[in-house]
Amino acid sequence: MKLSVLCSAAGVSPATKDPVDDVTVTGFAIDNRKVAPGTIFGAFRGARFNGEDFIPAAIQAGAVAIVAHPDAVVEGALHFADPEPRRLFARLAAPFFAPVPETLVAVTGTNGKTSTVELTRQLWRMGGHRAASIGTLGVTTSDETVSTGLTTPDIATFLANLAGLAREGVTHVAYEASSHGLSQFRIEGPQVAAGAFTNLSRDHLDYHATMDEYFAAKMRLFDEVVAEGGTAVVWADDAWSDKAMEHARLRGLRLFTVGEKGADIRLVGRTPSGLGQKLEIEHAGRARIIDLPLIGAYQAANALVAAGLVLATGGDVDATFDAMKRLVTVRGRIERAAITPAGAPVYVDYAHTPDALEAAMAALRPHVSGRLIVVFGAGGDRDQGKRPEMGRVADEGADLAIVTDDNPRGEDPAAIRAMVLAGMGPAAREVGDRRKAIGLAVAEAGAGDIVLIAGKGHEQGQIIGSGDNVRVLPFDDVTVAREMAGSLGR
Ligand SMILES: CC(=O)N[C@H]1[C@@H](OP(=O)(O)OP(=O)(O)OC[C@H]2O[C@@H](n3ccc(=O)[nH]c3=O)[C@H](O)[C@@H]2O)O[C@H](CO)[C@@H](O)[C@@H]1O[C@H](C)C(=O)N[C@@H](C)C(=O)N[C@H](CCC(=O)O)C(=O)O
Ligand SMILES: Nc1ncnc2c1ncn2[C@@H]1O[C@H](COP(=O)(O)OP(=O)(O)OP(=O)(O)O)[C@@H](O)[C@H]1O
Ligand SMILES: N[C@H](CCC[C@H](N)C(=O)O)C(=O)O
Ligand SMILES: [Mg+2]
Repeated sequence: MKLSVLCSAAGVSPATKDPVDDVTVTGFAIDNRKVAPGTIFGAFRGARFNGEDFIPAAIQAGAVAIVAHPDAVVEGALHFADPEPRRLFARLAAPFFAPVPETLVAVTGTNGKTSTVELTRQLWRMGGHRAASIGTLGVTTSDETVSTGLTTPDIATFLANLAGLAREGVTHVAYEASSHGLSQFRIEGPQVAAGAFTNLSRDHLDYHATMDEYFAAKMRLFDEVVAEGGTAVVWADDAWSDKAMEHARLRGLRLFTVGEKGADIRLVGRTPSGLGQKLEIEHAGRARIIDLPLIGAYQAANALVAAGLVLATGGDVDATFDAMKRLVTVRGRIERAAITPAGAPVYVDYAHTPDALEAAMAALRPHVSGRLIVVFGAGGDRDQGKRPEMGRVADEGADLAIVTDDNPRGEDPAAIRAMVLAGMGPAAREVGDRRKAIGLAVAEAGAGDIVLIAGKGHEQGQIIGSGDNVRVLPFDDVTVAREMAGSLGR
């Protein structure tokens, strides 16, 4: 694509007074090692590196233009300058990757993003659309899931994924907008029809200085990313919901609220049943009953927000609510992994924050007649303050809590466990080896008990070490739970 075409589509021009050769742009990269002749290179100041240091190498490799801070030194290529170069890069790259699927929605919040985008995808599919979701689980279509590594990959990968989905005929995409992704402008450019806010609670305070700053990062979704005239779907029952609605109102977005306090989908009642729950809701003045085949208040919340996104983007009301009874479990979210020889079900859940752990235990509690046994840990090189909080929540909510390792990364696993245990009473157990911890829980479980293995969900490995010394040891909670339950049965 010609640079002049890109520039006029994006409404930007390079910082040069000289006439510019109308070069052909062949691609976009934010890593100089991915630059090929004709690439536009985004040079960003990051946490570990200053991308500007790689400008000469990028030009050497054939970059025709550099998007960077006005102070950056660019010699031998055009300089697109902006104090927020990541934003400018997204704007410039978007027309290059067009067309993208016509209906895009994005979900933010501390917990529930992956679940909500995946449930939205399922509802769209049942509504007859070719739909996909992008997030922690990867890029998911009806045919397959392709992992990307990060929840919101870099902007060039994100836009390339969208363009690829459009080529496959996908028309509807729901994607996760993590606070990292939002604050690094990794997920924007195309028109986003609706955004959703699920909740806010403690996480990532290693990256964001305060909860207010963390919230502000998330609110870029309503402040800037959702298109003019788009819809904000807000879970209304969270402590931060009113503030989220305020952002949507200030921006002039159409507001669609969901929950017990919701005005558009009002949750009137919720009754757990054997393998799911009965939801009583009100929408547009009409009462409805939904038999949701997923357990727990948190899954009801995510499913209703997903329905809100589908309705906000033109979904048929009766068909959408009807489809909710055919939703299937999201991988690693209250996923039933095994039944122990004593008859106790073992669930795997991705809870890795205090609030999520509380929600996951609350989901299972109505189904427990004996003890709730919880195995969990906290990740290394991540927010340390959440560790004792997670310990406290598990101590209060579980009948037996076993603290184990969950991706120690560059930290000493014993030190991480000690920080978790600092929030717990003397009854807490500590078994560092995750396989042994799961084995202990499975062996302890009697009839009427339930085992919850929290923290890793769908993850396929235990991350040990960091930098050049990082190793990922294959580990899947679901598989290990089955092996442990099976070995006891023999
Ligand atoms: C803290 C964080 O989010 N870091 C991400 C971010 O790094 P950064 O911008 O600070 O980049 P940097 O590594 O300092 O490098 C600066 C620039 O130099 C470039 N570079 C660097 C080296 C080189 O040789 N050549 C080169 O061009 C880099 O591409 C980058 O543009 O951009 C990088 C490139 O896309 C990511 O790899 C990196 O993810 C790291 C690995 C990471 O662990 N991120 C996690 C925390 C994350 O983003 N998680 C969220 C989920 C959170 C949640 O909701 O729970 C996610 O969305 O996945
Ligand atoms: N609406 C919710 N309210 C409270 N807890 C939730 C909610 N949704 C999910 N959770 C908890 O959070 C865990 C992670 O859920 P999910 O993967 O959907 O969230 P996420 O926002 O994508 O997380 P991440 O930021 O790690 O990508 C679940 O396994 C569950 O324990
Ligand atoms: N997106 C989350 C995933 C955490 C998963 C948990 N298993 C851990 O490693 O802490 C993060 O990067 O903080
Ligand atoms: Mg996620």
